[in-house]
Amino acid sequence: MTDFEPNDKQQELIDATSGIHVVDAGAGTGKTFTITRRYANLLQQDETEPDDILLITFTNNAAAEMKERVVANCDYSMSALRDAPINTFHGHCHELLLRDGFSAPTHLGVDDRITSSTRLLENEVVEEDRFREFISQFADEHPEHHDFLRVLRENTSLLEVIRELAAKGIFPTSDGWYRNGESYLDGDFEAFEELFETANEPNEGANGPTQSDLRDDLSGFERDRCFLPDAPAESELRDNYPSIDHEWADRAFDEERDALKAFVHDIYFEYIEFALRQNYLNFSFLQMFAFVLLCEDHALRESVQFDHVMVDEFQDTSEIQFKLALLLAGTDNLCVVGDWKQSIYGFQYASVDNIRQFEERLGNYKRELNSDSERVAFPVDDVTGIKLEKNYRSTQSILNFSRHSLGLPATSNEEVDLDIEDDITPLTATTDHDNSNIEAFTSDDECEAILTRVQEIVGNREYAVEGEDGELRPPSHEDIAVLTRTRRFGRELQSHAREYNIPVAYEGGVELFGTEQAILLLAWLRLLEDRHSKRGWAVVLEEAGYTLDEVKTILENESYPSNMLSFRERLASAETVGGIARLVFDRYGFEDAYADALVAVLQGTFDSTTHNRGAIVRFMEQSLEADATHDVDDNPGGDSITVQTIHAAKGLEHPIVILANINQYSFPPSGGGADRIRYEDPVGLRQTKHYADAHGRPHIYDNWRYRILSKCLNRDYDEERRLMYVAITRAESHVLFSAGSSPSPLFENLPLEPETVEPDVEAAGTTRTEQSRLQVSVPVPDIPAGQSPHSLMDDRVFSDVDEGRGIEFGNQVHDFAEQYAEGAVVEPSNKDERHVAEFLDSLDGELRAEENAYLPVTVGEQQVTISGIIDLLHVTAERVDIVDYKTDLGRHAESEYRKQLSVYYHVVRAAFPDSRVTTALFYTADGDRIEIDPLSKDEIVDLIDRDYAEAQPDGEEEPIIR
Ligand SMILES: Nc1ncnc2c1ncn2[C@@H]1O[C@H](COP(=O)(O)OP(=O)(O)OP(=O)(O)O)[C@@H](O)[C@H]1O
Repeated sequence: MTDFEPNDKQQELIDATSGIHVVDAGAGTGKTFTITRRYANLLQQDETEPDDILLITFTNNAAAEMKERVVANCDYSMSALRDAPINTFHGHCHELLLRDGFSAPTHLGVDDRITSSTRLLENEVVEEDRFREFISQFADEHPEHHDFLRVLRENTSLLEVIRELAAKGIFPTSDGWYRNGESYLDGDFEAFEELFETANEPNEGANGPTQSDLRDDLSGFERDRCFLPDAPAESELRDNYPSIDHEWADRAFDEERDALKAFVHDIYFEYIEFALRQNYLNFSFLQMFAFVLLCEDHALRESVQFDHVMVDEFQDTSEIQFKLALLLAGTDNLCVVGDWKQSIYGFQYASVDNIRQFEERLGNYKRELNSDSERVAFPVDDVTGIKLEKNYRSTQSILNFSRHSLGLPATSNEEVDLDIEDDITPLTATTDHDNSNIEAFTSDDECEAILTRVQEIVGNREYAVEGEDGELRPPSHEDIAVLTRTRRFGRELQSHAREYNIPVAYEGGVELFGTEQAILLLAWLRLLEDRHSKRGWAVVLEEAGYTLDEVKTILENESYPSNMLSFRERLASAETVGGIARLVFDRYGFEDAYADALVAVLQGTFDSTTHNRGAIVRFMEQSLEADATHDVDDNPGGDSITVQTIHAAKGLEHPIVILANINQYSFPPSGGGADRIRYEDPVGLRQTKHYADAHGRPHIYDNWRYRILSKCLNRDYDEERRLMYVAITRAESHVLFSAGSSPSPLFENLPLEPETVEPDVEAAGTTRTEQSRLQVSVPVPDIPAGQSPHSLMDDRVFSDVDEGRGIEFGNQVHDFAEQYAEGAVVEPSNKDERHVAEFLDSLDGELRAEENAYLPVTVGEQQVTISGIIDLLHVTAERVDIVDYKTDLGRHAESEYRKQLSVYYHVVRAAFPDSRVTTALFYTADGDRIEIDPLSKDEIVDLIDRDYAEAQPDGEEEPIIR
C-alpha cells in the first residue's frame, strides 16, 4: 500500500470515471500509481465489476504488477482479480480467439479455422524458419512472381512487410484486400505532397534564396545508379533553381504497382493459410483475426465490449491496437495514458501519432470503422486532456536538462530543433535537494573511462544521493546505472568490469546463442546427432584443454576420449531437451542466468520430447546466426552497478545514470533497414529496385522514383532523441554522458563541456586467496631465529582474483586434483573439479602430483633457496609438462604466477635435461590451460634482489627475511 496521497491532477484523473480522457503523463509523474488508483476507484462504484473494465498494459509483467497494485488499493483479493481483464493487447486477443474466434479466418476468405490446439509461435527465429519453408513452396507454385523474389536480399524480409501491414490494419482476403486496406498500399499523395513541398522549400541565403534541400539532395542523382530507361537525367530533374519543378512530385509518386500489390497480396494471404495449416499463429495474426472478428460479428462484438477501457503506455500502441481499443469499448469511457516523449517502440510498429494526434486519429478511425455499419457507437468529439506535471523522481536540473535531448541533431545533416520545446509539457520536481551533477566525458578507452568514473563516484559526497531517510548520503555501486543504446556495449562493459572485480548486474537482451553455454550445448547436441561430428568434437575437446594438434589426431583416428563417449551415452538417455541441457551445464559447472535462460527458451520452443534434436540443432544455429536476443537477468547480487539497454530501463529509476556509448554508428545505430520491398507512410507499398530486362540485359535496376520519394520522407531519428530522453529521465540525482573517440552528434551538441578522462581503474577488493606462495629462504643455519620465510610474489595482485571463493575452496580443489591424479576413486563435486578430472583424463603420460621443488640461487653473496610445490607434473617420453591449478575467476595475477612457474621450470629442467619442459596454468573455473613463458634464472635473482632491498631498514647490512 502506498502511503502518499495523489496530487490534484492525479486525483482529477482518478475521479474522471466517465468520458474520453487522454492523459499526458510525463516521466516520473506517477502514471502507474494513478492508473491503479483510478481502477480501484471504478471498482468502488456500485455497478462496476472487474469484468467491466479492460485495462491494457504493454507487457505481461506490467499486467501482473498492475494487478498487485490494484489489490493493494481496493477490497478485492488477488484471487478475485485473477481472471480480471488486465492484459496486453496480444493476450486479450488470444483469449478472445480461443473463446469465440475459431471461425475468424473465414472473414478473410480463409478456409482453415483456428482450433483449440492452434499454437502461438512466439520465437521469431522459429517463425523465420517456417517462413523460408513457405517461400520455397510459394516460389514453386508462382513463377509469375519470381522477378519480385529476385530483387530481395533476404526472403524473410517479406515477413517484416507482413508484420508492418498487419500492425496498420492492412489485411488480404481471398479476392483482394480487407475493407479499405488497398488505399493504404497506394499511399496518400496529398500527405506526400506536403513532405515534398517542405523538402523543396528554398533555403534562406545571405544574398537571397538558395536551393532547396531536395534539389541539393538530388545532386548526383544518377551517380552509381543504374536506372531503367524511363528515368530522367539529373539535368532534366534539376533544371529549375532554387527548387525542383513540382511536376516531379506527381511523376515520382505515380507508379504502376498492380503487379507488386498482387505479389505482396499472394505472399501475405498464402502465408496466413500456411500458418493455419501448420496450426500456428504469430502475434500479428492474433490481432488481425481479433480485429476482423470484432468488425464482422456485430453480436459478438457487442457481447465482449467493456464499460470502461483504459490503455497504459499509449505512446507505444500501433494503429491496429488503437482501432482494437475502439472496437472493445462499449461506451465512451475510454482513457488512454502515455507520454509521446517516451515512445521508443517504432521497431515494433508503435505509432507515436496515436497519442500526438489522438483526437484527429480518433475521429478518422471512428469514421473508417463505421463506414458501412455502426461499430463505434459513442460520440468521440468530447475529449478531455489531463496533464500530469509533477515529477516524483528527478531534480529540477535534470528535468530541465532532459528537454534538450528532444531537439538534438542525431546526424550531421540535422540541426538543433528549438521549436520542439513548445510541444513539451514542463515538469516540476518535488525533490528536497538539487545537487545534480550533469556532466559529459570522453576517452579513447570508453569502457575503462566509465569504470574510472564509477570508482570516483562511489563513496564521493559530491555525488551524494538521497537515502531512505530523505537525507543525502555518499553513493554506492548499486546507485549507479549505465544505460546504453545497443546491447553490445553493455556486454563489453560488463566483461571489463569483471576484470577489475567491479560487480555488475546486466539486465537486458543477450545474444544467448553466442554464449559459451550455448556453444557447448550445441556441440553436444551435434554429437548426439552424429557420433563423429567434427564441429561437435572440436568444441568439446578444445574446452577440455586439448591442443589443436591433439584434437586433429583424435578426429583423424576417431579415438574419442572414453569419458566423453560415456557422457554422450548419458545424454542420449535424457528424455527432454531441458534434461540434456541441464546435464551439459552440470558437466561444465554452469549454474547461471544464461544457462537458465537457455533451458527456458529451448523448453518453451520445443515441446518436451527430444525426438526432434535435428530441429533443435538447426534452431540453435539459426539463432546464433540471427544474433537472436533473449532477456537475461545476470545479477551477482549485493552492491552492484546496473548495466542496461535504454529499452530495458524504461519505467525504472536510478539515483545516478551514466548514458554511455553515445558514439557514431551506435547512437543512432547504423545498419539494418528495410529490404527492397517495403511499406512506408505516406507513399505506401514500394520497391527500391526492379528486376527487369532492359538495355538488352536482365538486371536489378534502381527505382528512380523511389530515389526521389525517399529524399522527401522524414528520416525518423526522433525516436533516437526520445530514447535519450527516456535515459535521462531515469536519473534521480546525477546524469553523466559518455562517448569514445568518435562521438555522435547527439553527444557533441549537448550543452555541456566534455572532459577527457584518462582511464585509471583499480582492481576492487583486498581478500587474500589460497594461491600458493613461493618461499624464499636462506638455508639453515643462516636464517636468523624467529623470522618467517619470504615470498617472491607480490600479494597485492591476489586481491579477489577468485571473487571470494576463498582458501578453503582452493584447497578442496587442489586436494581433489591430487587424489584424482593418484588414481583414488573420487567423484568431482563441482564444476572446477569436473574440469580438473576431464583435464587429467585427457593426459596420457605419467602423472605426479604435489611434487616439492627447491631452487638454490645466489643473491649477492648469499645462497638462497626458493621452494614451492608443483601441483602436477605430466611426464611423457619426450616432454614434461608443469601444471599449476588456479581457482581464480580473474586473470590479473598471471604476471605473479609467471615467477612461480619460472622457478618450477628451472627445477624441472635440471631434473629432466633431455626433455622439453612446458609450463602452464590450469584455470579450474573454466578449464582454460594457459602456457606461460618462464623467466630466466637471472631475472628471478633480480626479483629477489629487489625484494631484499625493499625489505632493508636504512643502513642495515644483514639480509632480513620477511
Ligand atoms: N502523489 C505522489 N506522491 C509521492 N510520490 C509519488 C506520487 N505519485 C507517484 N509517486 C512516486 O513517483 C515515482 C514515479 O512513479 P511511476 O514510476 O509510477 O512514474 P511513471 O509516470 O510511470 O514514470 P515513467 O513514465 O517515467 O516510467 C514512484 O516512485 C512513485 O511511487
